[in-house]
Amino acid sequence: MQTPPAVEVTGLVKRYGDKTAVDGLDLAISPGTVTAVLGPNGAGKTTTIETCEGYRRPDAGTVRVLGLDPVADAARLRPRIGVMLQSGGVYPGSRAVEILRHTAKLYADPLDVPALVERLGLDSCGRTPYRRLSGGQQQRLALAMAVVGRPELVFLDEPTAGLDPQARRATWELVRELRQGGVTVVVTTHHMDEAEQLADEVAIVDRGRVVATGTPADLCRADGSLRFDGPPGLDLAALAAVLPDGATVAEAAPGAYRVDAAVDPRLLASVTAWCADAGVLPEKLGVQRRSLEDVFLELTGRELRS
Ligand SMILES: Nc1ncnc2c1ncn2[C@@H]1O[C@H](COP(=O)(O)OP(=O)(O)OP(=O)(O)O)[C@@H](O)[C@H]1O
Repeated sequence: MQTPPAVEVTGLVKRYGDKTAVDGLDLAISPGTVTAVLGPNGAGKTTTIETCEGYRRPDAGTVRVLGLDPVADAARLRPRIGVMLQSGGVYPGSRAVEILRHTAKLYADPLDVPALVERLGLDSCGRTPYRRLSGGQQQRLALAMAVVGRPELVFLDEPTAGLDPQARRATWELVRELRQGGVTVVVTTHHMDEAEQLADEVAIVDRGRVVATGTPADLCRADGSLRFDGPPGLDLAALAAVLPDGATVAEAAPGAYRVDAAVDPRLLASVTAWCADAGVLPEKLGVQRRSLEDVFLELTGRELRS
């Protein structure tokens, strides 16, 4: 029997007045995976996540988190999930470590607070009031608050926005450890490298809908190109004839060849076999994969960071 999804969003619609922020969004997240919800500003990522967290009610559609309704079953769900909001939710005068200790007390079996504080580089500012923390420190505190209760499922909304590279890596490391511990992690981001580094699954969101899902490798593998250099004027029709349907061959510049197709080992073998028969040594032979940025651009016609 298939494991039920940790998060299941079906036909979610959420409007703010006239503005439709989420427009029939479907998403299923498997337990124990890291899923990146990737999309440009305003795509509807935060609204979707906040609906999953029970902070917003759907206008249409259904949301189930660990099999529960995030609004109706909030009391049962809250102890099982960790939430990192994009901002706020903290009294500005409270000291960082006190906030974390207080949060830890809400859970039955919290992590060791001093260890977590050290881990996230917050030891130097533990006694600093929240409002005096830097943006990066506030981010790290929010992350600590999300994980301190040993949740089964964590929602991280842009966890590395504004962090320096070192803090970014520490965050990624923590996410990897959560995953190793069997925690389901849902992370929104508009950083491709974050999705590529962290995610088992990526859901690309644009204009309030999921427009593609898959592993980063799958999303990028679907198409690509194979390039090589050889003598100018090769018989491209003859080469195309030995390639799978849909493959196109071009001489981009004299002696510079490009095969656009689903790149797999068989394609590579076909091209090199043809070259061998033609007595051609394909120099600088290489495969170029699409990046998630290319995938996004093709799907939506827009840059990811527009
Ligand atoms: N409280 C609100 N009132 C009115 N409009 C809102 C509200 N919150 C979000 N929106 C609008 O809904 C759309 C989706 O916003 P949302 O924050 O969910 O997107 P996002 O993908 O998380 O973007 P970002 O990456 O900038 O956080 C945007 O057009 C935004 O301006």
